Amino acid sequence: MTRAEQPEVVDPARGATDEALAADSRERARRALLQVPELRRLWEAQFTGRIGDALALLVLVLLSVQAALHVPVGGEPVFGGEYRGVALAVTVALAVRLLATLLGGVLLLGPVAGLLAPSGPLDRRWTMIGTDGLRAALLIVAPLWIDWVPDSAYVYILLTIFVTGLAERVWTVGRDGVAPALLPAPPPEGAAVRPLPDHHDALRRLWLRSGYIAVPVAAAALVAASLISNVLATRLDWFSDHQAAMASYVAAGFFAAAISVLYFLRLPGGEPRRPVSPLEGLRRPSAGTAPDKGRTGAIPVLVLGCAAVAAAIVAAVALGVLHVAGLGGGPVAYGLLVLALTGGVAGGIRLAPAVLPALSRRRLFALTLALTGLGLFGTGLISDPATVLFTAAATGIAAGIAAHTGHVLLDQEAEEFRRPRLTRHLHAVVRVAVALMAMAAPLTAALIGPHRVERGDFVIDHGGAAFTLMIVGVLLLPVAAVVLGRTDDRRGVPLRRDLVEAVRGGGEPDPVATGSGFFIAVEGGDGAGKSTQVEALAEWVRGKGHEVVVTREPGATPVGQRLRTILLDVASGGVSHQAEALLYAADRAEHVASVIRPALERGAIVISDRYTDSSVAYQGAGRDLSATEVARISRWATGGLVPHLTVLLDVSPETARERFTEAPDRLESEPNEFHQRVRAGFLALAAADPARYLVVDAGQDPESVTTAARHRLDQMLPLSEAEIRAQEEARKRAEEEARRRAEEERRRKEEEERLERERQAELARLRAEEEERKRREEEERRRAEEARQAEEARRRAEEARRAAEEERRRREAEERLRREEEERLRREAEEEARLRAQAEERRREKQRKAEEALLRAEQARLAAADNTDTVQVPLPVNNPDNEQTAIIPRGEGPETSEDTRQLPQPGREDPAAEGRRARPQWAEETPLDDVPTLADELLGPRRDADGDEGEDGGQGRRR
Ligand SMILES: Nc1ncnc2c1ncn2[C@@H]1O[C@H](COP(=O)(O)OP(=O)(O)OP(=O)(O)O)[C@@H](O)[C@H]1O
Ligand SMILES: Cc1cn([C@H]2C[C@H](O)[C@@H](COP(=O)(O)O)O2)c(=O)[nH]c1=O
Repeated sequence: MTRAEQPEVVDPARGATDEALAADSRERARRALLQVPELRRLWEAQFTGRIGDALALLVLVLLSVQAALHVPVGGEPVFGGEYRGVALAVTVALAVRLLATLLGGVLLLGPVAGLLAPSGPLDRRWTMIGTDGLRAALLIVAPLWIDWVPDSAYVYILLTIFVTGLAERVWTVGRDGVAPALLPAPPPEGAAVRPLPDHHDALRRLWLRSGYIAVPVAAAALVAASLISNVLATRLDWFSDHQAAMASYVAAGFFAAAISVLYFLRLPGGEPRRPVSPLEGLRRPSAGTAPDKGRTGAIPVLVLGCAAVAAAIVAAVALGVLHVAGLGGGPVAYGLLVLALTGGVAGGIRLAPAVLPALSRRRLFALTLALTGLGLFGTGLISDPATVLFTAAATGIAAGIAAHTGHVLLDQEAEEFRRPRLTRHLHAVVRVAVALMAMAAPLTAALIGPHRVERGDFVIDHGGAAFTLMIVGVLLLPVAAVVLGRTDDRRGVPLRRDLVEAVRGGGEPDPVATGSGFFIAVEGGDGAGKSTQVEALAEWVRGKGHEVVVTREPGATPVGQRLRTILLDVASGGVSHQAEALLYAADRAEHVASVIRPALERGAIVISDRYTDSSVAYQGAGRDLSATEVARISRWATGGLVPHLTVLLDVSPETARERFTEAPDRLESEPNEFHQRVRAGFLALAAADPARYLVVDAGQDPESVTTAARHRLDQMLPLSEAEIRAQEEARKRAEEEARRRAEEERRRKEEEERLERERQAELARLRAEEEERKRREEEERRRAEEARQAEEARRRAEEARRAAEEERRRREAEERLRREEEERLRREAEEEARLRAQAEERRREKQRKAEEALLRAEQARLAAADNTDTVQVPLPVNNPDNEQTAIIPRGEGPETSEDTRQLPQPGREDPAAEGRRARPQWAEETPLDDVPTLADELLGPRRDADGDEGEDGGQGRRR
């Protein structure tokens, strides 16, 4: 009976939350998580998105090949086209995806996680929806680049690969931010009587598993979409030119489906866990000062084997598109090849526990590694597509078994508390190996290129991908050899014999009813501390209120006592190995029939010091008997009764021997090598069925060993009557406490609400008062403003009135001044006219007098001339109309001169004439202007108001 077939230890009294509590295996813990509705929805969104992401990558690789084959007008295709160019194009496409993953997963992890933290600016749900939407949009557009920008389509495809890779990382950070808050709530304080399972570990495994399963599902979707596309291509040419388009739209559809799930997801708040880099744990964890090599020193080799098998499968997937093209296939064949490889791996992982259970797990690991290598070699070598697919599927299954077995063996190498770190280390190493191989494989194919090898009838006409597959396959063989050589736990036993026996004798024992009891076997070498632990555990289980039956082999029954004496007596040295095995089986048959089964049927907890595994380890591994045969005898003797849990105390025979307090019995006296084989035999059994075993380092102090066993049993043991009662009471107490707290909380809330209402009322009153105060202030402000405006208006009116009055006065004054000025001017004009008349009068008078004087002078001259020769001078005509002065004829004598005798110039004679008044503007120019006016004569030279003389210096009016 396997662990899965054993009766579930479920208490119907427990609620949904306690389902997880009852989970005694990882599988149950995972299932328990999926019963949380919101977590299930998140998982559905993640799984759907993962399928979309895997399908997108397959499609984008196909599109990059299509774009790389495009020959631009007058140019060269990307990387020169041909086989090598296409292989390089695939290499770069995969490298871009890895770069995006590396950037998003390592470098941007902190900043992105900060943005998506509850206190960050980005909403986690909407970010996840956004990244899904972005990817869907990119995939809808991706097949069209080849139409829109044929010459640069390859670059756009690379960009699409990069952005979708980054989006996937951001999505994962968002998911890791929200998921922890969705984990089942712990039961009310005091309601649990057992430790809680590690939900975080179960969650991590859930994501991991859905990631693995998504790839074959995506490959199947690629096959289906490509088939539909082929059908459509018979009607629509576009689909024959765009063979990957339909799959691209299907991938977009997966993202749309993920969005539809996410949209309805209700996410609680809560701080996310620290974001973990995918490369965290790359360095091997240390145990003390040195790196941890594990219980048997096998950790480095096991990690190497696991990483190698994962990298080999990834290499095959990365080469798939090239290999399929070399075989003449298209997207359908590519999808089928990826499906065969990755679906095979998923199937292998599932099958692994049931595969050859009688075979040493270490040998199985090495064997499946070698089979994977051979399978890859065959996949590369064979040219028939159908056979290639079949070989690839078988290779995948072998790889899956190897991967699962490697993980189980690694788990066994470390104590439970060290396993998380070891698992992180393994995953980091696998990621690095996978990343490197994803690029290295197509690059190698590009470097090798297509070749044709002919040896007579034997012809190999393959592309570089086929040769690379063969190389990868061959490289796995030495890895398998190293794993077997360094970790074999069946040294001295031919592998072939082991294998034949495992094939013949394998198979699960028939399930057997065990009543409601629980069966624990404590196994280990002599001196490992079994009796000590059996007692400690019995006491602890009894303390829980169970009926405990402590028993042992050989010798738990009267018949058994006699058999024990025979078996352990050093005097029985000559007994044959077969007889020895049968005697132990006889003891066991009696033991089961008369002690164990009745106790289990009563519902007791049976703890047996040794059981069937001792026979398989001592008589099988230790002696030269077939372990399968020994197991078969035991199965027959016990009627197939298998313990619910076997606690294997693992310690080196040397350490155990130091603990012997009595003279060694017949078997204890066997040499060290015998005990080494026994130890390896025990470990091999544990590796074959890890769920049913707890391997504890028995080199620790006894209390630590008991604690490790108790921890595991705590999750598996059924509840005793007392525990059920205690739990019921604890549950009631917790409920009572919860009710009391709820009541307190309700009262507190009510009080808070009342206080809040009062506070709100007070606030409302204060607000109203404040508003009233503001309103009044506003009113006052408004009134003051109105008064101010009225005052302003009045002031302005007053000013206007005053200004008008002043204006009026100014105008009146101006008018008066104007009138006075006119009056003054008029008077001045009159005065001037009068003065002018007077001056004219005086001038005439003067002229007349001058003429009279001249006349008199003439007369005098004539009178004198009468006395001498007088020259007759014509008398000037005194013509008042003629202002021209009469010319005096030129005389003779001393006065004789060329010059006309000048009349005395009135101005010259009178310096006052210098300041002759300027002719007023209004005065007309007259011939008398050059004659000093009477005013000039009378008033003297005119001066300006400021005392200056006129510009002409008062020289007359003419200018
Ligand atoms: N973890 C331990 N560390 C050191 N000493 C231990 C430990 N467990 C038990 N011992 C001691 O080792 C001796 C052997 O222990 P025990 O009888 O429990 O071993 P055992 O596996 O039942 O041996 P055997 O197979 O011979 O019956 C005892 O003296 C015990 O006190
Ligand atoms: C059940 C069983 C036991 N043995 C060996 C292992 C031990 O050397 C002795 C039992 O001694 P212990 O002090 O009780 O541990 O018997 C074995 O060889 N095969 C078995 O099936």
